[in-house]
Amino acid sequence: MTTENFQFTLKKTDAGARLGEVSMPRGTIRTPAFMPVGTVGTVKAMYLDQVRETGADIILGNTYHLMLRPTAERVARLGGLHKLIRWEHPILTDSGGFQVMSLSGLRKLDEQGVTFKSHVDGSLHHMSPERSIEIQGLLGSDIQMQLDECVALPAEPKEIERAMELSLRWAERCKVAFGNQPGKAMFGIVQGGDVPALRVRSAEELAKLDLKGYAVGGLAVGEPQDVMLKMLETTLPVLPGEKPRYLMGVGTPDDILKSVARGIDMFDCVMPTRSGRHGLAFTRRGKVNIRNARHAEDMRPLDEQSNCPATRDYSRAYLHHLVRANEALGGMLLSWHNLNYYQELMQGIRKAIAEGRFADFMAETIEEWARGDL
Ligand SMILES: Nc1nc2c(CCNCC3CCCC3)c3[nH]c(NCCc4ccccc4)nc3cc2c(=O)[nH]1
Repeated sequence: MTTENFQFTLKKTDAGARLGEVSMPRGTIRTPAFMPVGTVGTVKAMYLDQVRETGADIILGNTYHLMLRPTAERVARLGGLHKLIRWEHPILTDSGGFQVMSLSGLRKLDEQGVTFKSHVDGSLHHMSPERSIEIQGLLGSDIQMQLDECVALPAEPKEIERAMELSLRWAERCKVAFGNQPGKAMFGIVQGGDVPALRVRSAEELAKLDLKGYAVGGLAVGEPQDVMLKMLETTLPVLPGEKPRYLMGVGTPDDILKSVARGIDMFDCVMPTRSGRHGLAFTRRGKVNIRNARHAEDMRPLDEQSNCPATRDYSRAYLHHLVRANEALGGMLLSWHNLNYYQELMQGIRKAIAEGRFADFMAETIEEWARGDL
């Protein structure tokens, strides 16, 4: 069902886990949702028809890369990102700040925004909160993220506080710049590092802005899993329950299960595609490093029970050979398999919540991983 507005419906809760739907003009996102990362206008090594077939309702675009090449203005002239990459379902774009910190030679960060050198051609760029929202608008993004400052952990509490307060001021400027775009949304991003009091203040102030959704940022940046989960337990109760919550950059299947249990609705991570390209397969029995010699003559597929061709039809011996030979098809098949595995996990999570048995599903799934590969 398409709607002219952005609408989140909470359908069921099971302990802390939530089953929901985000309805937008371009389609509906079933939550809890995993959002594959499309970096430079493509989910690497995949056709977007395959990405859709695995069950993805939404993908991520990469503001930082696209603003440098082919530039947001060119994407707009070409009809927007959806038309250019042939993906007519929702697209979420990050604001680019995180990618600047991690990818480019950051030159300056001040009240106005970030100044950085392009890792493509060394040209100088300045990105303010307003420019980030303008770029995401030119791309045609359906869910746009505020510009924020994410601090790597461990960090001094004073530094974490400074970045959190800056991000709050940038959230207000992004809200003004975004204006009123029916059918689209701008999400705020909670910061505050591993300091509970700062997390609470960030979430409280963002909640006052009455945004359409809230991301939890500043995590999966080097902290142990238990610290990440503790920050979720601190932050989520302060956010409005009727709005979607998006945990940025997370994560492994184990991270996802434990974060769903605490009330997260949306996830994104490069893990399934990046590790697939490096020969790592996620399975119901844990991770399989297909480069390992033990697979060299194993004619079994990764999982004959799957409905995904990459998982059901290709032998481990062939995948082993392709990855060892560094053949493109190896990364293609493992990316396809891993994305399908992640979507099967999300489907299992949604079904378990619907049936009121999420706690059992989580325990059984984690236990099966621990049993190790067949
Ligand atoms: N704006 C913003 N973005 C963050 C991101 C990027 C999320 N993916 C964006 C996509 C859009 C385009 C590219 C990515 C994060 N990613 C991670 N961890 C990734 C950890 C990881 C690293 C490598 C492999 C696997 C996991 N923490 C994040 C925190 C923030 C944050 O506070 N603010």
